[in-house]
Amino acid sequence: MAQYARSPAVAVIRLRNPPVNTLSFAVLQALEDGLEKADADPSVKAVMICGENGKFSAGADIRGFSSPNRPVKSLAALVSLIESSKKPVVAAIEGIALGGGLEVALGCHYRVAHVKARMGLPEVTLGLLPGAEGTQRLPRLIGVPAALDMITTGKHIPATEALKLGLVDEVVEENTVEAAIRLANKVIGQPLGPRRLSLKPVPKLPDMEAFLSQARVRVKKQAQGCLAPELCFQAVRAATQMPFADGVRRERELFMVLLSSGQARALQYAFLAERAAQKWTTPGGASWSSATPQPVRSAAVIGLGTMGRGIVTSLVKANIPVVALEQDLEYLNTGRKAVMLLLEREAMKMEVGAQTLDFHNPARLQFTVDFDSLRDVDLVIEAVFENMALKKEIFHKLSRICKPGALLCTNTSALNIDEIASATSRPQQVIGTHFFSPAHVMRLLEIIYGRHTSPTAIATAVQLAKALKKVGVVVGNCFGFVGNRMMFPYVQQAVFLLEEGSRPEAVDRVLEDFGFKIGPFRMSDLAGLDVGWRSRQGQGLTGPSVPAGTPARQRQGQRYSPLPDLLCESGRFGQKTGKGWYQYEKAGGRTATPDPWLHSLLAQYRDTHGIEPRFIDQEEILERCLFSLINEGFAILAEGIASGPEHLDVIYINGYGWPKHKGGPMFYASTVGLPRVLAKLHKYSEAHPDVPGLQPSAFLKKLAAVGNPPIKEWMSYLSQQSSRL
Ligand SMILES: CC/C=C\CC(=O)SCCNC(=O)CCNC(=O)[C@H](O)C(C)(C)COP(=O)(O)OP(=O)(O)OC[C@H]1O[C@@H](n2cnc3c(N)ncnc32)[C@H](O)[C@@H]1OP(=O)(O)O
Repeated sequence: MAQYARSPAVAVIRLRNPPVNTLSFAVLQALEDGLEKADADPSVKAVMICGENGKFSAGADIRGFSSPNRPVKSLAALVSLIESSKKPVVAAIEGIALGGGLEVALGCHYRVAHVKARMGLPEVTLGLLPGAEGTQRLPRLIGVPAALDMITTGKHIPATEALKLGLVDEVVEENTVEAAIRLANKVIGQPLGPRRLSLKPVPKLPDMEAFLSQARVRVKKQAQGCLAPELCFQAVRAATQMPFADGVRRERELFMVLLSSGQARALQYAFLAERAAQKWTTPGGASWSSATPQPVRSAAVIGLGTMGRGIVTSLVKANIPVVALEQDLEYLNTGRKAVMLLLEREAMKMEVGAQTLDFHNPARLQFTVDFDSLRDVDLVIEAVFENMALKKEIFHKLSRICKPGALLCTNTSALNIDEIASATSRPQQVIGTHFFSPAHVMRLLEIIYGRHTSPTAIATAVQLAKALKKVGVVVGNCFGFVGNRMMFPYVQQAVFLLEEGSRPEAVDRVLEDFGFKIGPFRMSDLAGLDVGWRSRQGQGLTGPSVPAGTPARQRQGQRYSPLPDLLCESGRFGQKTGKGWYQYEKAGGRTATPDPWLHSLLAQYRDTHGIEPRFIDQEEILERCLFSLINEGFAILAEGIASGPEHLDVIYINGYGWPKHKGGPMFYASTVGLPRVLAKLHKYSEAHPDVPGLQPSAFLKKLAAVGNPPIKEWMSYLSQQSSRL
């Protein structure tokens, strides 16, 4: 709602809709009522609009866009109503003014912001455009280049930048509401015409056409298959070509195109899924609502390889003092140099000096080979390479050395958390933290609880993720956890497709056209083929421990492809060796080129194994890779490894390059329709009966049988007994 009060001659309208003052119907109605009341009262000479609880407004309610009663038109009408007021209206912006919230402020005649406030038009990130006339007013206020940048990227800008751009009139460090009332009193009686943005011309550029055509190329490139940035561009261009009223009509048309697009639904789902994934629960009854995190005032990282370096960098950036430990001085010095380089680069990117991050201060970042230095830290992250014996040895040591209550985290992508915890006397404090490479860049943190992990330990790891500005997703303990477990059948299908007649570049192209940043073969080359090879050797799937007489393309009665092993046996480990599924310009090179050597290996391989190559179309490539991944997702949900499909989707968007505008694999399955996914899996599993990943999971079958319910209802069809944990 909006609350109306008086500060002698100034009417104060306060937007109130916790937690972020979204612009519901009720809020808009109350705002309109407040404006009318102020207009009708002769003793009121000016109006001030602010938000409750130190926040102006986060804009329209994202949950309301799918409702047939969405308040889109009324918001635009209200912004016009504010602008046409005969009494000056001042916005007092505290905290945030985003989306429709900023559009309301643009309707006001003056804007005062608190120095810590942030402003933005993030609609593009939700697959929309600022449809309450924001694409027409903002360019008139701050010029086309700055407006286009804000509208097509959706970035939030700080108040100081807003002041430089002319988006706000004043920035204050003290009470914003009082400052806005002061300004309102000061401007009483001044002409309002020049303050009405709809009446202003769009500032001219020396060559607007040239600017716009270059900007369009840039926007298209950044969009990566997303429709909204292009339509945002078109709406701003309309502002440069048409009078205000025509521009508004064009904005409305473009908004309606976006609103009805599947991309907008997917992006809005992705926003809400990220919030839903913060609300973790475990099958044992632990939950975000009852668990309290411990403070993390200091941390240690063990192992300064690629992962450890990124993790140290993340902790320093989050202002958490770190002790970085290596096994000997040689490794320590190499690690130290690499970490310092990363931190220097990060300081430059953040446009802060090394002093601000303070990483030369040993009280903030200390390098050591002495385990005793870990005695007092609140949290340890072990990041040595994936070797169970080594990890257990380290955890045994930590259990003896670390103070009681210290959280003991292992950075692993697949190893059993319970087995690692068994090496300690405090398994309740052991938890998996699966960082993604590069750890200081990637947003995802998979948080894996074991059988004995305490709710406090889970809550502390979730809190740590927040402090590191990462998205922490809590999952159960199984081989590969959620992300990698779903990835196995996907990569397996990709390799089987090569056996049957396809090529790496053809498979990658289909998945990149779908929207993945890189396809499965380029991804394997980047990650290093030797990682999986070592893991398969450890599992006895390849190498000398495979019993004599085992068929080359079968393991335990299931189809197996030795192709990746053959590449590794030829020393082709991917980018690092300059050869893998592709060839590269040099070892460590990044430009993948199709490799005739590999094509002839595939031809020979098919001859040797009597495989008749066939043409495989794009549909089959896409469906076999994606539906097997999705199928595993249903098995994961049924086992209680993750508490909802949103968790899986957040993992895939933030850790595996899944295109956000397709909402994540489980959301995508819901848009394809579960009966269709099921029918396709049936078809492919009949053709490949020895591939368990293609056999539809029981949960998928159940959901299809009960009539393809909406994604938010899926978990209600899962009986408690089916949970494995
Ligand atoms: C004609 C069209 C006109 C207008 C179009 C629009 O206005 S579209 C909406 C544009 N606004 C946004 O995109 C803002 C989205 N919100 C955020 O970026 C962040 O939530 C915010 C406001 C910066 C706060 O971040 P913080 O990390 O502090 O909290 P959190 O994200 O967890 O949010 C707290 C709860 O608020 C809910 N929420 C936030 N914004 C909205 C919104 N616009 N609509 C609905 N709900 C919103 C969020 O889901 C959290 O709720 P919870 O129940 O805890 O999940």
